[in-house]
This record gives sequence, structure tokens and C-alpha cells, in this order.
Amino acid sequence: MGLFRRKKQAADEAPVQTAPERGLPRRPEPNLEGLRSVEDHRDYLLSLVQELPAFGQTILDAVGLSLCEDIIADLDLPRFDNSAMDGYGVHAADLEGVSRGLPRSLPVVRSIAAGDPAGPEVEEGTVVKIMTGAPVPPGVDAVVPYEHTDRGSVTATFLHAPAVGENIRPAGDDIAVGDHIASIGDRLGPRQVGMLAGIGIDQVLVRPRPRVVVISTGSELVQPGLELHEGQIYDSNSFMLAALARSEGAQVFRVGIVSDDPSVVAQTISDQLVRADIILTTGGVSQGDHDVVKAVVPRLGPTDFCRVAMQPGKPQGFALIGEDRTPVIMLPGNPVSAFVSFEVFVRPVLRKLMGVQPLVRPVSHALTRTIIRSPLGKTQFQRGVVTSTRDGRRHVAPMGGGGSHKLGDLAQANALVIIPPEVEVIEAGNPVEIWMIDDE
Ligand SMILES: Nc1nc2c(c(=O)[nH]1)N[C@H]1C(S)=C(S)[C@@H](COP(=O)(O)OP(=O)(O)OC[C@H]3O[C@@H](n4cnc5c(N)ncnc54)[C@H](O)[C@@H]3O)O[C@H]1N2
Ligand code: MOO
Repeated sequence: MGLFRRKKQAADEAPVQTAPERGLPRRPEPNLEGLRSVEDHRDYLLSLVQELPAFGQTILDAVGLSLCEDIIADLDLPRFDNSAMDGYGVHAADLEGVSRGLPRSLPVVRSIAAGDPAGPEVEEGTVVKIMTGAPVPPGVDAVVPYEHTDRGSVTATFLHAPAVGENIRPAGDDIAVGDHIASIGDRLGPRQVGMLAGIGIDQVLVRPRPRVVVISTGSELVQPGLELHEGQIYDSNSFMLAALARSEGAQVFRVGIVSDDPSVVAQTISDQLVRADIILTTGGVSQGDHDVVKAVVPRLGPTDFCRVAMQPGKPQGFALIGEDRTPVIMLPGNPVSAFVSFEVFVRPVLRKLMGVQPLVRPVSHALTRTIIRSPLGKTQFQRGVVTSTRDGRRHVAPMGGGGSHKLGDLAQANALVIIPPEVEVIEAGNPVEIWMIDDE
């Protein structure tokens, strides 16, 4: 069904949005086996997408987004000298030598609550009641908490001699006017949002959440919750990819399942252009008789299908379609292949759109518990479970073998073990490169 009620078109008609004239830039050279390296393919995709234009956003909606402006404080925090305790504002000199054994009483001239103005100077030999957060009036140079007094209202008896400055939070002590408090490229989190609100900033310039459309192709697929018939399976990819994109900060539109009918695939993809900064598809990119994505997308715009020297995730596709040259990343249908492809290619692309660094997950290390064998000439991304021992060393137990259909294993793994293309065997106990993947 056409999402925006556009007329349906037959497979052999021109698509709704026709392919623009411009093609794709020169593709990276494959190796002798016809495979493109992981790095070449990732760099190529990254070169074909641009950061989304910055826009003003309220601070709460900017959580997870990347700042496009430097923020210089134009307000002190604390804004004024204020009390850190509920108690009495005093002249420290008036209480010199005071202790529990040598108390002293002083007249209380007024009370200042948080939100009150500080009021006139407090004369020597007198005190004010003052609450936490209330402004410290002129003359007061220390605050004695109630616990060290008799809590009197007309006169108060003091059992403690404060030092000058005790329990006073000075203006600008935390953030001072002119301080550079956030920088272009910073990803805002709850703490930064709290700080911005604290100095009165309600809107910031950020890169928006990319609008990510997720489509699963395959006539065998059924929406979870519905009845399965013979030969059918549930669509897991669109849910997993939607969840992954959302966890990276994207605004996700999960279209779900599209059958292997070329006209429906073409129509659905075209219909989604109106709300997509990027489209993700899974399935239909290998050699099958019904690999519809491979057949249809080149009609919508310049397309690059290639085989990447990796396992899983070998067949990959990319296109720029429609008037806006919207990027389409076409991932293989096997669920683990789709997951690994997201981590290797899609996450960095989303981070580029969002202006977030680093584009690629940082690599860390763990000692493999078992021997690892890997096909020469391909980067292998193997699922693994990482655990830490008491001495702080991390160990990884590889799992799942080569099965790129094994969703159960994938769900249990908390890491991907990365085995470079030139490595065939890693003996147990040796360090391996890993990506921790349990931070989604
Ligand atoms: N003759 C060859 N066959 C295959 C090759 C090859 O080089 N030559 N490559 C294999 C590799 S590697 C992969 S990966 C897959 C990729 O195939 P497609 O991208 O065309 O995906 P499909 O054929 O549509 O599906 C593959 C597999 O995944 C299941 N699937 C698909 N979509 C979903 C979904 N949304 N949720 C859950 N499972 C899904 C589908 O039923 C198939 O079992 O091709 C190999 N074949
Ligand atoms: O590349 Mo496929 O992704 O190996 O299963």
C-alpha cells in the first residue's frame, strides 16, 4: 500500500522518484577475489553521506544529540553567594572562641529564605536566620547550621565558632561568566542538559536525530504476533535494526515487511523518501532468484552492490535515491549478518549524520578462552561472551560458530570478536580485538 496514497505503479513503469543524473563516485577497487575490504567499504559509505544540517532544539529533546555551537556561560553558577545550610548568617568574628562549653547568644534581626532578596547589611553583633540556597546578605561571612545552636528566633545561642566562609557557596564557584562549558561536537547527556538549564539555556543548536526507515524484504516473513503458515518465519530484522538505530539516537520508522514483489518494493521505498534521512533494508541482496532489492533499487538511483571481505555480512548494497539522493543501505537478510552489518557500516553512518565522534566503536581487547579459526582473507566478526576475572583481566568465550542465522547466540553475546583478514588461527589464551556490544 502506498503510504502517502500515491498511485501504485507496475514493476516495469518508472518509479515514483526517478533516478537523478549523477552517479556514484569511483568505487573502491576489490581484491583479486573480487572482495572489498571492510575499511574501504565503510570509508566509501562515509564519504557518500553528509552531516544533517544543524537546527535549534529544546534542551530536553537534544539529549543524545551533538552540539553545533560552543557554549560560553553568561551567568555565574552559583548566581550569588548563598547558604549551604539551614542556620544563621553571622559575622565569624562575633563568635571567636565560642564552643559547647563557652556558648554565646546574639540577637536575630530577620530571616532570609531561598528566593528572598538578600536585604540590607547585617550589623556586627547581630545575626540573621538563613535557609539553604538563600542569598547571603552583606556583612555575613559564615553560616552556622541549626545543629550548633539552640534554634532561637529572637536571640540564638551558638555552640560553635565558624571559620570565615564556612557554609557559604560563593558566586561563580562552579561556573563563572565567560567559562567555555560545552563545545561543538559534544554529545549532550542528562548531566549536560542539567548544566545548561542551570545557566538558563533552554535551546541549543544541534544536529537532529536522523529519520531512519527500516524495511524487511522477503515473502517468507510474517509480523510477530500473527499466525505462521508453512515455510514462513517471523520478521526479526526490522525490529532488531529499528532498536539498534533508536539506541544510537535515531528517530525510527519501522515499515516492517515488504514482499518480494518488485513493484511493491519499489513503491514502498519511494513512498518512504518523504520522511527518510536514510533507509535500511534487509534481505534480497545475494544471488537468489527472488533477490528483489538487488533488482529494484538500481532503478531508483545510482547503486553499488559489492561483496565485502567479511563474515558474516558479505553481500552489501548502497544507493542514493530520489531527488534528495537519500542514502539506502541494503543489508543481507540473515539476522546475524544484518546485525554485524549494522555495527560495521550503519552505526558509523548514523553517527556521521548526527555529527557524533568517534564514528567507529573503539576496539578493546580480551584473552580468548578457546582456539579461534578464521577464513583467510576475510575479517571475521564472531559473537562472544566477555567476562572479567578478579585481577581485572577480560576473557572472551567465542560462540555461535559461523551460523549467521543464530539469533539466540546473538542475544546472549555481549561482544563481537574481530579477527583480521590475515589471521587464520588464534590459540587459546591469546589477546583478541573485541567490540563490546552490550551498551545499546
Ligand atoms: N548462491 C549464494 N547464496 C548465498 C550467498 C552467495 O554468495 N551465493 N550468500 C549467502 C550469504 S553470505 C548471505 S548473508 C545471504 C544473504 O541473502 P539475502 O540478503 O539475499 O537475504 P535473503 O535471501 O532474503 O535471506 C537470507 C536468510 O535470512 C532470512 N531472513 C531474511 N529477512 C529476514 C528477516 N527480516 N527476519 C528474519 N530472517 C530473515 C531468510 O529467511 C533467509 O534464511 O545469502 C546467502 N546465500
Ligand atoms: O555474509 Mo553472510 O552474512 O556470511 O551470512
